[in-house]
Amino acid sequence: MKLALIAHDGKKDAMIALAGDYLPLLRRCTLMATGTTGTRLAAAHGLVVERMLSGPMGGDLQIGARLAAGDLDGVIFLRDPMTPQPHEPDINALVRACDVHDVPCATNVATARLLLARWSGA
Ligand SMILES: O=C(CO)COP(=O)(O)O
Repeated sequence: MKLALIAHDGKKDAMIALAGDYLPLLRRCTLMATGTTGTRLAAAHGLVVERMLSGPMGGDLQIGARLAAGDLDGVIFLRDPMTPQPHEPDINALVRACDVHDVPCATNVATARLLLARWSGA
């Protein structure tokens, strides 16, 4: 299974905690992430992550392109709804690509837990 993990700054600690709860699954997956999220996941959990550019530099678009090419089975994208982002169009493009291609996309922790539990076989 190929997953993308992305978190805005206000949600990065939540992403690290979430990943920590699903390490057996995540270690079996092929992972990609935006730059800083990927660095944090590798440092915190030793996960092997293909790191794209940071979100504001185009990382969401890189992941969207991979998704559109059929290279992703799911996206965990912990957006920060309380903080305006300079690359809002890129964020919307990635979420739209998930809808266009019918790829599961969790944008909050509660939904992410449902998907990760399902993919873990629970
Ligand atoms: O901005 C992001 C997603 O839109 C995340 O980028 P980073 O993981 O580089 O912080």
